[in-house]
Amino acid sequence: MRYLTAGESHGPQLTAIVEGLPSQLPLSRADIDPWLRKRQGGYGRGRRMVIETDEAQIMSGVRAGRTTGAPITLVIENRDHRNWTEIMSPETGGEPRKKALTDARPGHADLTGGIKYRHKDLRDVLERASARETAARVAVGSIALKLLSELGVEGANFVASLGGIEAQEAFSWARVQEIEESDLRTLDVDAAARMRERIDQAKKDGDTLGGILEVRFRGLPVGLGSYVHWDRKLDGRIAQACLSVQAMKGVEIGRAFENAVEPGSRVHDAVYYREGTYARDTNGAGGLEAGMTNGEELIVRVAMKPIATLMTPLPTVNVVTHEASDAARERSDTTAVPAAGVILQTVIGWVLAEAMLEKFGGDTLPELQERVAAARAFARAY
Ligand SMILES: Cc1cc2nc3c(=O)[nH]c(=O)nc-3n(C[C@H](O)[C@H](O)[C@H](O)COP(=O)(O)O)c2cc1C
Ligand SMILES: C=C(O[C@@H]1CC(C(=O)O)=C[C@@H](OP(=O)(O)O)[C@H]1O)C(=O)O
Repeated sequence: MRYLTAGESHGPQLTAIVEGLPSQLPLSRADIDPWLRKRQGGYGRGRRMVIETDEAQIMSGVRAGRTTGAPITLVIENRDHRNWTEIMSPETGGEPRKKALTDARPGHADLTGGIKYRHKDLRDVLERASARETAARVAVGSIALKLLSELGVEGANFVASLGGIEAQEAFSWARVQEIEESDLRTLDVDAAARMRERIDQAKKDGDTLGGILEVRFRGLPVGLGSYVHWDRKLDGRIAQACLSVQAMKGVEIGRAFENAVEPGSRVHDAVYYREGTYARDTNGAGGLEAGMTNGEELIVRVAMKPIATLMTPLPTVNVVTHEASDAARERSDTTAVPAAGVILQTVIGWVLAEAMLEKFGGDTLPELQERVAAARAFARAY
């Protein structure tokens, strides 16, 4: 499977082409749009999310509610584009353009991207560096999640901490709906209230906040990924997918950083054979051993840095005059931590779906389902 996305943050649309999915997968906009809506949510986002109502148009590869096996094209309109038509026009004229950005924002792509691609209007950098692009990735990843659900795999994501406030309430699969209903994607109502206050304060101060997200998947068959080559190790591939999301700076499989200070006897998961299957009572490995799924729940934690654009700006340099200045202030999110969990679940879902197809092949969903069921039976009896 592979996909490409294209589109600028304030251009007319985002486009994605997805290739390699099996045919006969039931698929409609109802499988994609709820993920786009979730990605737009969360306390602390800026006014852009009021302008956009993201929806994916399926332009190819699906007919009568099922994938045909042909490439799938998805289009998501940028409603804000109507306010940017001249600024974003591909035609010449109107230079220098309105909304040119020359005061590089520390922490964003501006300065390094400008040097690399030789732009002096840093808008040419930020338009594609922007996390607007994640709308396309979430649409693509939601198709992967649909495929996984047809194979008995289920995922969830939640905010583990935001702005230094930790959610204490333990995650529970039975309470996923409550996470969906929380504007901070957490089960801890008390922590959510304190997070809201901290976001309000950060906004007043012209500051921004980061946090830690947790993504889980259950129902994964044993043996996705492989130990035989560096680029087939699933832990590495999951980490790459997570770190490729804007502002994600650290990945942890299971409780990796806590495990690092414990002796092995308290970290590794003893194995038993009970009721006709292999079993572990603990999951310190977070579902991965030697780059392969081991059949336990996959647990991935990801650190997101605070948003780079500060309304109380940091010192920077104007890239045209080389004079000291304040970093540019663009309309911006105070935090996007809750949205990030949604993005991470979909990008990890893509990696898992890809690993499923690698192991089990299959041009059609029924073939894939038969093979996954056979592999599950084999792993139990092995
Ligand atoms: C959902 C989401 C929303 C974001 N919103 C903003 C924003 O409003 N302003 C901003 O400066 N950065 C925002 N970012 C982060 C930047 O896109 C990111 O920091 C920048 O592209 C530089 O890349 P890096 O942080 O991965 O190094 C957002 C990231 C995500 C995931
Ligand atoms: C547009 C989205 O996020 C944007 C990501 C972003 C950035 O710099 O990454 C900057 C902001 O863009 P704008 O200045 O247009 O408000 C966010 O709103 C989105 O998530 O759909």
